[in-house]
Amino acid sequence: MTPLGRPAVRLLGVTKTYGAVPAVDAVDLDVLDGELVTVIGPSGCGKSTVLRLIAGLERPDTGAIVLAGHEVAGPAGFVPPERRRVGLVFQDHALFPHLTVARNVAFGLDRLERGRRDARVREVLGLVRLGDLAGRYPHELSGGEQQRVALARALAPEPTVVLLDEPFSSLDETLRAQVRAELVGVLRETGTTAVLVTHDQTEALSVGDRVVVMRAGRVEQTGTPQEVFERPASRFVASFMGDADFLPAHVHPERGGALLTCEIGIVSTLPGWGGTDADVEVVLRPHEVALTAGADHATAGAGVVTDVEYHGAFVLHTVRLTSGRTLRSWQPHAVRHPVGAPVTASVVPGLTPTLLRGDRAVTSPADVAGPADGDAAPRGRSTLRS
Ligand SMILES: Nc1ncnc2c1ncn2[C@@H]1O[C@H](COP(=O)(O)OP(=O)(O)OP(=O)(O)O)[C@@H](O)[C@H]1O
Repeated sequence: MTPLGRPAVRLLGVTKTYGAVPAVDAVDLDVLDGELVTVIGPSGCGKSTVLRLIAGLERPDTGAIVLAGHEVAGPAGFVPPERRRVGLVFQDHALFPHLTVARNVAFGLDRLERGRRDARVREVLGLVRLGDLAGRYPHELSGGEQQRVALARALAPEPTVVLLDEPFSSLDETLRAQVRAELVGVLRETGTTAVLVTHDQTEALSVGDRVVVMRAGRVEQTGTPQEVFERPASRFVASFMGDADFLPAHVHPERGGALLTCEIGIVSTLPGWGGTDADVEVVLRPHEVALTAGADHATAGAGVVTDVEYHGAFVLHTVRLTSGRTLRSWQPHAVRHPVGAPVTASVVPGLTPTLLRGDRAVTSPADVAGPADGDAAPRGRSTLRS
């Protein structure tokens, strides 16, 4: 473990370019000791490259990487992967097929004398509850068991950090949830620092202490799961981290404050926005939109149901509003408005809305004072710090 307060992993302005386009572009990252950070973003955004850089499987073009206080890549030189104390767990398990479970786990422990090595193998196999299968070969194990062996092997040398690249994506849906719970349980139990790459939004939110959302080699936002879901920093994060619809909205000065309205009516008051008069957009997630049967086209929120998607416990309704814009709404199992039915949409009470100007979220009147930023606006240096 690293001394308290010091990050276990640190990336400082790291860039890695293949050909002309940076796969990782000026990324800063601090992963604190014992923290589990999830990294998510569209295919090709640089997630795996971040892991490969930390592991030492790639060299950064610029910037520095520090593990447990020691620079492993940067101006001071380059420490090869085998000397970095980094554990790796990949999607395909990457176990040695000709070695038993115990010998797979012992593989990285060749510097320990036999007695200590055997004891450590027993200890980590116990942690992943595979003590009874130590003599089996990988092909005699289920996919979930193989992934637990891969984690045991990664943990055995007591690494500074364990890097997991889409570790559950080769498992089927049911098994995935179970193996994920088991692996994350072991990481928590052992206080292991870990960085987990995933393309699954639910996984990123449910597993991470912090979530890093990447886009085109850069960090779009980093924060707690609640922050990236409930306070997205941009249009991209809002729509990538869950379903989101966007409606034009207006901030009105109100006596003693400000009121946010949109086509489906009043969204909320905006404490601290007193006297502001501005056009914005509001982000509405389907669980934030209520529906009532019937529509009067003279009132806010009138629309017609255009699609009903049954998901079991909840039913997703798509509604076309009078303006032609569409909005989605989760309704409980028992509520079903048929396609073609007139409905009135409104915002659920108590919402603290996310507002956008251009592609960036705005959080104060000062943010709406100037012209709206578009995608063309220069983005700041990427940062993964909270
Ligand atoms: N060895 C390589 N040579 C050339 N280009 C590469 C190499 N590795 C990655 N890239 C490119 O770098 C970019 C980032 O790749 P990376 O694998 O890090 O993305 P990712 O976010 O992990 O994607 P995915 O979710 O599809 O696995 C992509 O455009 C990819 O094509």
